[in-house]
Amino acid sequence: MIKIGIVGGTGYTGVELLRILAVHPEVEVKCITSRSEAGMPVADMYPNLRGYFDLVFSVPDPTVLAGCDLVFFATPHGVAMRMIPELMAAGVRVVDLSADYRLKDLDTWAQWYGMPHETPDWVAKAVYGLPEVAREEIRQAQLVANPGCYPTAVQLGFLPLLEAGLVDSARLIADAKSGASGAGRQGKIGMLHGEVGESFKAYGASGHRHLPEIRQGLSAAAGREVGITFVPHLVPMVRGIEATLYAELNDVADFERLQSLFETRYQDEPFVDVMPFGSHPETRSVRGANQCRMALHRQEQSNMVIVSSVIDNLVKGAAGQAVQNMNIMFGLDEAMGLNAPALLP
Ligand SMILES: NC(=O)C1=CN([C@@H]2O[C@H](COP(=O)(O)OP(=O)(O)OC[C@H]3O[C@@H](n4cnc5c(N)ncnc54)[C@H](OP(=O)(O)O)[C@@H]3O)[C@@H](O)[C@H]2O)C=CC1
Ligand SMILES: CC(=O)N[C@@H](CCC(=O)OP(=O)(O)O)C(=O)O
Repeated sequence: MIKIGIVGGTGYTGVELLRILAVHPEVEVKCITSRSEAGMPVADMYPNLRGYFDLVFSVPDPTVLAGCDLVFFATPHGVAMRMIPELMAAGVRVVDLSADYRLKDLDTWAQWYGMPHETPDWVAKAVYGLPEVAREEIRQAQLVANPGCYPTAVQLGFLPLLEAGLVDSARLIADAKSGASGAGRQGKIGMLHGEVGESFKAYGASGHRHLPEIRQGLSAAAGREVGITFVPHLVPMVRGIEATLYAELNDVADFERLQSLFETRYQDEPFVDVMPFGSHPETRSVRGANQCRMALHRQEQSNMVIVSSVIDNLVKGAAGQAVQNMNIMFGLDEAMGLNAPALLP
């Protein structure tokens, strides 16, 4: 059994990790941390886990974490990087759900996250954990930077177009919408039901911290620096991201082969579903599931490709993808513990 530690167990992604690992046959969760709820049984806080775990939240203890085979960080930005040197030295493998190791450029990271990076060496060694792009590197990695939620939906939707060089990579547009769980569990006035319900707004239109992450991944796929406009929106639902992506085809004749291009690109991917041309993927079709569903569209008299890509931000956008990465790192079946279909309705 793989011994697991989770730092940040009371947050939305921490409890989602527990929900997935509860039925994973190859792991044993040894410790789960919370500074504010230390001493509380996990099942008292999360009754959906009654009968699955006999664990109590504890304060993060580097010695206990160093005894694990793999530690998930489900903490705010800036926490993992302070514990990484000790865990790496102890030979522990880590999947970090925060953004501490996602950006390779240290100045860009400092600019968006408002602090200098404390472990630049490990930034260079960390592997960006999008399995559909970096499966072989993930297998070998000691430290995996789990992608952000919006970056997962946006990158998967654009990748086939950029890898094949079929679109104008200087003028991509990603119009993305997220449910409120994307903002985490801490109380914030803007996330109250009374503020989010019956309303719909854009935010971060002049710049969001996921922009450099998306740009980094898509530029690697395109083989050149891409230009992208990314605008996130907050919608009155709990889980889910829908990203509507726009790109201009260089040659309109290529429309004929786009569907087969996407189907071929993702044919061996267990967690990407290319739906029939013209479909409209819904967030509820991936709720609770480690899936990205996408579909292509063309409007009359237009050379714009439209891709609609949906994920559950807490699953393929966070905890599910983190477990997928763990499975790859330990040579397990990549889909182990991740096969449950979405909850519908
Ligand atoms: N929500 C989402 O959809 C997604 C989130 N992410 C990222 O995953 C990470 C976790 O997100 P989420 O679960 O939403 O966050 P939450 O705010 O819901 O939870 C954060 C957790 O971290 C713990 N924590 C906070 N500060 C510290 C600290 N200094 N040291 C140790 N533990 C700490 C908290 O417990 P306590 O304070 O009691 O210790 C809590 O358990 C974030 O970096 C987020 O950006 C990534 C993709 C999607
Ligand atoms: C709705 C909402 O507020 N979403 C969050 C999503 C960010 C997130 O989850 O953060 P990382 O993926 O970078 O860790 C936001 O826009 O800040």
